[in-house]
Amino acid sequence: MLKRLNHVAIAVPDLSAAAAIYRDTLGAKVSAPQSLPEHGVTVVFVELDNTKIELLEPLGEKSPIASFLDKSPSGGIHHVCYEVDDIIAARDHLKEKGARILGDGEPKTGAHGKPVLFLHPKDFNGTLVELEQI
Ligand SMILES: CC[C@@H](C(=O)O)C(=O)SCCNC(=O)CCNC(=O)[C@H](O)C(C)(C)COP(=O)(O)OP(=O)(O)OC[C@H]1O[C@@H](n2cnc3c(N)ncnc32)[C@H](O)[C@@H]1OP(=O)(O)O
Ligand SMILES: [Co+2]
Repeated sequence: MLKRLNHVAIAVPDLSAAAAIYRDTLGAKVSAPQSLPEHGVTVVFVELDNTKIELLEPLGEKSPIASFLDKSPSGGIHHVCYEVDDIIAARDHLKEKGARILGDGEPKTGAHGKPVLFLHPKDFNGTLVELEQI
């Protein structure tokens, strides 16, 4: 079911400062910011040879990453995103296995314009898992 690692996401309190670290200190290629109100975040992608780093900061009052940053004010690894061929088949398989799909269980459109779903961290060794259909 799982294909490639699409991205590792790092929640940050200040997106432009974090982007500058990756661009200027680490010498990486960093995309322009994308505001995604339906996800409650603004993101940039750090392009690596074999995957991407997604830097995200809260957007709006109800950002799902606000409490994460309350607990870790300097930021931290927030989620991993795996690619799947068929996100509905993956979802139904996971539900059969008793995993919890977050939100209303229906895929949303992610930062790459593809369907994404999130799985509860408590079911996956304390790690928030995102699935993205390729
Ligand atoms: C840019 C678009 C898209 C993309 O295309 O890439 C994105 O990546 S959007 C990213 C932001 N969106 C989301 O994260 C949506 C899914 N997340 C959620 O629904 C919530 O964050 C959550 C996972 C349900 C947690 O909500 P929260 O309000 O923080 O609930 P709790 O504080 O009660 O946490 C419950 C429990 O889970 C632990 N937790 C919370 N966040 C994480 C995390 N990122 N990684 C691991 N564990 C996490 C939290 O510590 C609590 O554990 P206990 O304290 O032990 O109960
Ligand atoms: Co993501």
